[in-house]
Amino acid sequence: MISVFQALSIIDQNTEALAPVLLPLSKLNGCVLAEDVQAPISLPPFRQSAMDGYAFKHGKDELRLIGESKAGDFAEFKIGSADCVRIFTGARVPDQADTVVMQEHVEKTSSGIRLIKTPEKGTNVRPVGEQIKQGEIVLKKGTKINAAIVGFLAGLGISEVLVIPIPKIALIVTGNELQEPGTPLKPGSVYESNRVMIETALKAENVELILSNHVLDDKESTFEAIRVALDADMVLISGGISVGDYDFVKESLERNGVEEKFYKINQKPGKPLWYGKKGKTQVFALPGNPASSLTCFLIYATAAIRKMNGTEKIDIQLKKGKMKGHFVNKFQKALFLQAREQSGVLEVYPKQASSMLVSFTQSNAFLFVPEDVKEIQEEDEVHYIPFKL
Ligand SMILES: Nc1nc2c(c(=O)[nH]1)N[C@H]1C(S)=C(S)[C@@H](COP(=O)(O)OP(=O)(O)OC[C@H]3O[C@@H](n4cnc5c(N)ncnc54)[C@H](O)[C@@H]3O)O[C@H]1N2
Ligand code: MOO
Repeated sequence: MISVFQALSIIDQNTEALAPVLLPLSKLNGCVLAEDVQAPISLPPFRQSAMDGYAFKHGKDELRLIGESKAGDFAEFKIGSADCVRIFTGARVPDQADTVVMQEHVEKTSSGIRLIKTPEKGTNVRPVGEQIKQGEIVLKKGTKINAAIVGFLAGLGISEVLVIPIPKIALIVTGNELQEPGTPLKPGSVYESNRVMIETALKAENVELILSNHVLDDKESTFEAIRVALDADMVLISGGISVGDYDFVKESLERNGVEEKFYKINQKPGKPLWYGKKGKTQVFALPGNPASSLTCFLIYATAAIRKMNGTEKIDIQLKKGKMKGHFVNKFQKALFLQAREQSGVLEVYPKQASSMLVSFTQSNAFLFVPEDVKEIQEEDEVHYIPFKL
């Protein structure tokens, strides 16, 4: 059996950022820029008025009104030292004007206006390129695109950019015993929890869920569900990966030509994690026990997703904290214990079995116990991995 760190390293070696594609603005949210973006124009592209008011050549206070410039206009005026032009916010300031006075600071006269509060020269005129100059690098490769960035790109007149696309994920849960919540439980059945749990956890990641299915424990259904799912960038399967007579996932993956990269990690929960690849598609067959499924998802699958997104190298960030209480590792395995971290102090919850989610509901971190650590005493230094659910 391989160790946690060997497993992470194998996943790292087998994961690349997805190939860049040119996408329109409406499809960019969450994608990562695959190249630097240069401004094709300056912003603002022309001298712009910041206020509704009057544009004039700074000097005199008594001004004759000779025309109007509203947003979208581009007319030129011959502005004398005692002239002004009515102007509105966002409109082009005529070349000969150097200042805009807001309309609240003037009084009207029969021929134009009188300034009652004289602005300093240059006031309310946004110079060309005040925000961004043409040719400047405005966004760096690796930037994650959000609403503000989409708006900014649109403002620069850019309609499409080269990005690392969002990984497409397919999810399959297996098991005859699984029953959807909301109906009285049949004898021998359990309520299905992993599908909605992994779907929910996926929402915190930068992915698109393209398929989410439940299959029964039979060879052909499992084979067929996996065949269809392999169109995704990543396939997540829950359950059916152990050694029982009705665990068909491993053989169905092999029949589908998915190459095994590892099977089983010396850890608890989540020992029988299976990881493989077909072409560029990665497959994580997560153990069906709910806490095992979620642990393997949070530690391994999310690491691969983030690297596919082009943002992070795979590496678990172990933080240092202090133990509250006492713990004995009876298993000679690495343990991911569900714990509550507060100000660097880690409290481990008592119910840690892989079939149980009760402690997960209270947790915000895994206390990581290496396989060679047998006992942890109160106040001992420990390592933990925070998570957000
Ligand atoms: N002889 C051995 N038996 C088992 C071993 C082993 O090494 N030798 N490993 C154990 C470990 S560790 C784990 S973890 C489980 C993993 O089993 P599977 O991945 O095949 O999962 P299933 O058998 O399908 O289910 C296990 C358990 O979890 C419940 N389950 C499954 N899916 C869901 C779901 N979507 N929602 C709620 N609950 C689910 C299922 O009912 C079972 O109780 O194997 C051990 N066995
Ligand atoms: O590895 Mo299994 O997840 O302990 O029950």
